[in-house]
Amino acid sequence: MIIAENLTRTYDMGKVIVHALRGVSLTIQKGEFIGIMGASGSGKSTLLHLLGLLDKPTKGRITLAGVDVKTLNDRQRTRFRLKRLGYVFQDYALVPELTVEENVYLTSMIRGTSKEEYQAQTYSILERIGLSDRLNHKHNELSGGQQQRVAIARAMVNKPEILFADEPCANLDSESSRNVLDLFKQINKEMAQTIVMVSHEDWHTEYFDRVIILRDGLIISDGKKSD
Ligand SMILES: Nc1ncnc2c1ncn2[C@@H]1O[C@H](COP(=O)(O)OP(=O)(O)OP(=O)(O)O)[C@@H](O)[C@H]1O
Repeated sequence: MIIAENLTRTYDMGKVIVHALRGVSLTIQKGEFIGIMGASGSGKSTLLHLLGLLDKPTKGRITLAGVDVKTLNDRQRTRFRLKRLGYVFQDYALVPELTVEENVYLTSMIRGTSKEEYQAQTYSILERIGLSDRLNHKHNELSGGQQQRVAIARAMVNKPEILFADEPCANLDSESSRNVLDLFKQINKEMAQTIVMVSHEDWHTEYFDRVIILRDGLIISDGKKSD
């Protein structure tokens, strides 16, 4: 599903050049639940942003679902992101003026799905994640964990081929984190959803099929948990 070959990402800061990634190669299969871990500054978010087409590598090649993404122009890249990828961020990024239902179908509307279809998908995904009784609530009427579950529903509504999550539990207490991670695991198992998640909490590894550890912009460990 994902092939990354020798990815580098440098930031030219004038006097210094920051080497955020120094040559990262990996392959991720369909249906894997991957944790990207490592110390602060090791390059986790940079790698997630490159794989999720939110940023471009300085060098290297990324192939997503058989498509060499270098061949996409800007319009095609945007379309690929909207139609085929999903994202969950640590700050939930819900639109405060909108209800739960509206937040979930917002991305479908932007993607150009028909009204009937996005409404049906919204109900079915909110039912699946246990928030169908919160359709008309605004974000300030929900707990942090509930807000993150709404953000997951929004990312999942169009059945993305790959779901990217950047520290989705960073602002949650451990009980809410568990609820959110349980939901990711459920989606991964029941829908064979490929998930790539950045995390810095060791206990999250129990949820991942495979853990990739970065240090100073390089992979220092990549293995199944039993390895
Ligand atoms: N836009 C940027 N401009 C300059 N340097 C950057 C930029 N983004 C990231 N970096 C640098 O690249 C390196 C990797 O950053 P990155 O955010 O990927 O690390 P991380 O492992 O996700 O860290 P954290 O766990 O703290 O979020 C760091 O040294 C960081 O300072």
